[in-house]
Amino acid sequence: MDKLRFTGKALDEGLFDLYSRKRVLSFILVVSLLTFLPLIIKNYLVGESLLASFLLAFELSLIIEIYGVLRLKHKIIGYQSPLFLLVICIVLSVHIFGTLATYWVFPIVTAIVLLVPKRMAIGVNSVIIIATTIAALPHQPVMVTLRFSLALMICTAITQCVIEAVRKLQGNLSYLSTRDSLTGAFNRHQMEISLQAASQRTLAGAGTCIAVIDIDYFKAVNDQHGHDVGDKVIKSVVELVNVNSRQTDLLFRLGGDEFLLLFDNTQLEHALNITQNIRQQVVIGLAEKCPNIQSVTLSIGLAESIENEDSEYWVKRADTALYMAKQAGRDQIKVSDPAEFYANKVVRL
Ligand SMILES: Nc1nc2c(ncn2[C@@H]2O[C@H](COP(=O)(O)OP(=O)(O)OP(=O)(O)O)[C@@H](O)[C@H]2O)c(=O)[nH]1
Repeated sequence: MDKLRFTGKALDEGLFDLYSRKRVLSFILVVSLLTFLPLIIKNYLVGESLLASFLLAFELSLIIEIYGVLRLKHKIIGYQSPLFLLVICIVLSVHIFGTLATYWVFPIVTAIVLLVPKRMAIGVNSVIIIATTIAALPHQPVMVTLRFSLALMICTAITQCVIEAVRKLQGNLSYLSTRDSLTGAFNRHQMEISLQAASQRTLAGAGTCIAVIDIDYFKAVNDQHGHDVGDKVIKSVVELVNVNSRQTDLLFRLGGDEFLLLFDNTQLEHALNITQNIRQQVVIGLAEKCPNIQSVTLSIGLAESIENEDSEYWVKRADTALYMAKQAGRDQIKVSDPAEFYANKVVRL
């Protein structure tokens, strides 16, 4: 039932999430300019024009990529190109300058662990360690080179361990801050973010629907069987809705025994079919999971998004449809009629 990937953030994107990325990339740009520009000039001056050219190519590719991500909001060449050029630069530096250049390898492997996805970081750092070891060998005694390689391996291993722990913590915090603790469904805060994003997509012409789901006579379940059994019913409903919905459908707990299911990029008719199936499957599943409880049913209000509608009113329309389903005797789905909703709203105003 885990649909974490739909929160919009992949866990293995390097240490820095979307919120801090802007700051981190700006910092990297400034540091790289301050570090690499003098190195480029120096290498041209001392006649190492091949190394200077690679350093220049690295710096330019980094500037292009950071500009794309920060200004254009998309990748232009991807981070692989600057990374590839950086590897060539550092191996070439050690090949030319020997021991003196080996000091640069340490901050570079550390930065790669921090900034690049795990598998890529391990692969690239392995290449750097092997290649710089080979390049350093002709410049210094074998024992010194072996110590250099060992120190590099320890440095990357420690950084990798620390970063693993931080990523795990980051994942746990992200889970806790987006989920309802009882059911694991997404919380209201996450719902507001997702609904706003869905409203934006409606503007772009994609159909999106929401279903507000409420357990019928849930108070009676609590009163007759106790709060713990009530909790079990709520958790089972979430499990069953998740199992019977698509991977792209997101379930949020509005509070108590009420939930909201978001059908992204789905026309009303299709959403209605899915909702009907969910309603039937939840009743069947609950009878199996909680056999001591008299048949538990669901009432559902379904609403398709309309252009330029505030998401608050979109939810209100689904809520009103739910209210109509309750009024009509429960255990059924009602679909929101926007014209009727806004006509009544105007009358009330
Ligand atoms: N076990 C349990 N009960 C809860 C939780 N949150 C809210 N409730 C109870 O859920 C019940 C919700 O009842 P209502 O939705 O008002 O009414 P209902 O009995 O479901 O009747 P209708 O919705 O009109 O069909 C209340 O008795 C709340 O105390 C929870 O986390 N666990």
